[in-house]
Amino acid sequence: MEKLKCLIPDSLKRVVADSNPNDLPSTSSSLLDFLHNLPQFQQVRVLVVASCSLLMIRDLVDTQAALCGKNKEAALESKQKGNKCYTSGDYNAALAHYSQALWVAPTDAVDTDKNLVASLYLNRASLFYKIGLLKECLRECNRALQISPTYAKAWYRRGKANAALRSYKDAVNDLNIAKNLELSLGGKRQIESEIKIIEDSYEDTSRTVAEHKDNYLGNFEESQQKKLVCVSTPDKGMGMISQSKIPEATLVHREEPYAMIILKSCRETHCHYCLNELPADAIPCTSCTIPLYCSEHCRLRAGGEEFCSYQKEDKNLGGLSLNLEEYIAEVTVCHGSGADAECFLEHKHECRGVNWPAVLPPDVVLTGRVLVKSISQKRDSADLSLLSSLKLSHNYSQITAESKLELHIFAVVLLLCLQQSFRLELPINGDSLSQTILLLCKMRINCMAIVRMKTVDAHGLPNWLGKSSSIEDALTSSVEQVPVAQAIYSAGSLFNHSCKPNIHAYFLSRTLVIRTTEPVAAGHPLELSYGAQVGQWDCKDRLKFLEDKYSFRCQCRGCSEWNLPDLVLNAFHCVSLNCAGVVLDADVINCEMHKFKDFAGAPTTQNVDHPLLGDELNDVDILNFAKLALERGNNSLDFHPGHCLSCGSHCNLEASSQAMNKAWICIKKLQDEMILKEISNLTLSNASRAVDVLRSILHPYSRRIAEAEDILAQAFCLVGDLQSARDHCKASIKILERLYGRDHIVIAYELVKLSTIELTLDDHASVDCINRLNAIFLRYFGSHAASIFPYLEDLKRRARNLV
Ligand SMILES: C[S@@+](CC[C@H](N)C(=O)[O-])C[C@H]1O[C@@H](n2cnc3c(N)ncnc32)[C@H](O)[C@@H]1O
Repeated sequence: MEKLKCLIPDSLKRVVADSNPNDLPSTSSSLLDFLHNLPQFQQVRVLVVASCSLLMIRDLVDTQAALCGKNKEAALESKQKGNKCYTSGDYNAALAHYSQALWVAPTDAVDTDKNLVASLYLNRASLFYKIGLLKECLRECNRALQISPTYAKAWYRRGKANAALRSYKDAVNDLNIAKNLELSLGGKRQIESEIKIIEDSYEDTSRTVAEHKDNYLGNFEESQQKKLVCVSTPDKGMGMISQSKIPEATLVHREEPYAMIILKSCRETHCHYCLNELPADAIPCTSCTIPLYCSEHCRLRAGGEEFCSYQKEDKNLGGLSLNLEEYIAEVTVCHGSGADAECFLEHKHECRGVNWPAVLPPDVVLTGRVLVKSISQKRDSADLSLLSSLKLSHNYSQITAESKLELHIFAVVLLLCLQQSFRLELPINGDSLSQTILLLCKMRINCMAIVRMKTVDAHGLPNWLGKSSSIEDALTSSVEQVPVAQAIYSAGSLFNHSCKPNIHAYFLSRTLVIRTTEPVAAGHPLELSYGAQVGQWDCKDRLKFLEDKYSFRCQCRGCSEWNLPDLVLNAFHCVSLNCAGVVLDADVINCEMHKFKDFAGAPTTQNVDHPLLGDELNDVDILNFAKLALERGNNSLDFHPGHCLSCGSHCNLEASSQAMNKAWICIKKLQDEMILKEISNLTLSNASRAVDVLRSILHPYSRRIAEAEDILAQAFCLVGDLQSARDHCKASIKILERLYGRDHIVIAYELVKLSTIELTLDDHASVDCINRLNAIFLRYFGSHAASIFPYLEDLKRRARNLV
């Protein structure tokens, strides 16, 4: 990208920098004309730097080079390595090699007498059988048989797996087919004796032939009850409101993405369609080496091909009973299809071994998906606008000159890639480029990050090699939301942001689900958090985050009215003995003064969200003192940096900041040792003293103290001092409750840690703790709580045992 930018003359750069949405047809066609006149461009050899590598458009779209295509030699090499590891008992490495081989193996390749892909599935099946993963083994046999229905070894392995799974009837059927296909007399006899043992000794208990688990759709028994409408708002553009009064915890919206793309960091760990974590028997795309899927179902829905090669008249299967023939047809049929006519096959147009979908940034590839989908939908409609089905806003006029140039270049590159690798029926001219530039721009501000709960993976899913997560992990891992994909939702992307949201969005695989977190009056806006919340950062940090990431200045109630967390989160302690007043630095004061001037957001006791907890500090007093200080005059010392808002005492902020930074170094050192799992007593006691120092310098509701307490809690867990861990965890929660409110989801995540510690200590307080966190989870996730966070059920079971 940088090289290409350098080739563009300054005059053209200036035109692009000054452009607005109306000029785009002309600026983009000027860029196109310039590129057409570049000798490199005429040969379709435009230099593009993406992902730090120098590539040419030709390389991006060349199906002959097929940089992301299949490669039989590489597959055979990996297969051999896998066999070696298998023989030496290194099953982990063997699985990695077999999976790598499958990833690159051409689907139509023939390896002497057996299809290479089928044999690789069988190798993985044997490996899974060996390590006791019988269901995975069965699935792999089915895959091998769908490709090669006369594969005797696959029927044999399937029979063994079914016998181990106590599906004896199926096992006998499988082994009978294997016997029929087996060429050697000795082999036939051996299988016959195995069949006899099963027939004589066992009774059938289960059946697994047609197993297909639709594991991407969540549990949707709950019906969506409330009607929402999109309206125009005075300060935030379009936004969603409710037509009627809605109680808290109500499911108000659910939606499949218009288009979605997995993040680069998750390409090898999560299914490219449903976004669930990949199982040990993950399967690749049939035509390229980019996506991996958890099942055939997902592969087909994303645009992959089915293998179904069973023909009834297959000669090798002659002489079988009618029952067995039906059985073969049943086993080898593809159960995965679910791709109906309306389903857009989002990967299909990218899937020819070309590497632009892997190399270009995900938001550019996502824009390609949106374009192709819109064009395929437009074929049946008379609407001339390219993106009639997506009503999204953009912020082209507000973005930097640099970003404008980047969008121009990416638009040209994307259309060229689509045209050359997919034969897109779209002329590349000023009009199409201008729409693509705006679409890219819309993607950047309207995309939602699909997140998954990290601990779902740590605690909720079985670990395929049998390693269970340790108690240490359970005690110390935070419940984190990990972004896995970017998606655009036609209605979901219209919800505006609030730093004090009244709805909560989460994802079941790729489905967006939205639920109210407080009662909402009819006609009131429904707003979610784009990542910044009151209690998490103070107002200036939230404004900066939203401006940097989404290029808008937040107008929400959290940023226009005074609230307690914004005053105390980064505040210092008053120097006077027994005064619990708030001391602010210049940045916070400036931001709070702005609220007052711009929005008349003077503090009122109504702004105190959290009821008094009856301890030493009074939230209403803090706000009232701030209000009084403000009213006594903007220029008085009362509302000046370093002066206590309650008693006016002066604090040397510079000295306090230095002392705070020094204390924080000890906490950081502890964190470093925690990562290495080598915590020395000295570091731990220094960090404990550092927390005391922080308590003496910072306001008791300071977020820094909460963080330090949390780190200490984790460190004490790691060294096995659970009593101390519990005390620090409680101290951290106490502060967070004042910043977020007692029923916020952040508190539930902290209660997960506290209850795990309490359960380990056989402390009966854990029962109340778990009841509380269960209530919060139900409020935020309703009936989906257990599937989003399976560890919850584990905690509840352990609490029941304790009682
Ligand atoms: C995902 S869109 C939401 C729908 C948008 N309002 C529209 O008209 O299409 C995000 C954009 O909405 C506006 N917006 C959302 N929340 C806002 C807020 N709290 N304050 C100001 N503008 C906001 C900003 O322009 C932002 O770039």
